Amino acid sequence: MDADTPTEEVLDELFATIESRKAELPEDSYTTTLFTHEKGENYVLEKLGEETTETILAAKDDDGEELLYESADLVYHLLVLLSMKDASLDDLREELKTRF
Ligand SMILES: N=c1c2ncn([C@@H]3O[C@H](COP(=O)(O)OP(=O)(O)OP(=O)(O)O)[C@@H](O)[C@H]3O)c2ncn1[C@@H]1O[C@H](COP(=O)(O)O)[C@@H](O)[C@H]1O
Repeated sequence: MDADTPTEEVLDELFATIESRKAELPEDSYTTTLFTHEKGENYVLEKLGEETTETILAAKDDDGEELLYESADLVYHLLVLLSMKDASLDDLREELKTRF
């Protein structure tokens, strides 16, 4: 990931980074800790639950900035879950497109 990435490519870049962490499992990576946690996929499911709650609380009490921060945490953990289940960002796009 790089700060010069065009905004419209950020989700693709993030997902590619997550896939690379899954393949290489570098030691200093938070994403690696999600892929290798002793609780297995339950850990990322717990994190998704926490981030969902934090997003809801932010939506209830805040000026908007906190909502965006927590939403980003939520989306990141959702993308990790999709990768863990061997689904891709394109699969998600396809599913959304079927609803147009
Ligand atoms: N987008 C994210 C991202 N969003 C959230 N997180 C981590 O998710 C964790 C969230 O945990 P918690 O909610 O418990 O939060 P916390 O640690 O208490 O802190 P807060 O979020 O409450 O401030 C934090 O450790 C965040 O750093 C992320 N970690 C990584 N990424 C992306 O993934 C890429 C690869 O990261 P590494 O795998 O660490 O190299 C990075 O370059 C980023 O682009």
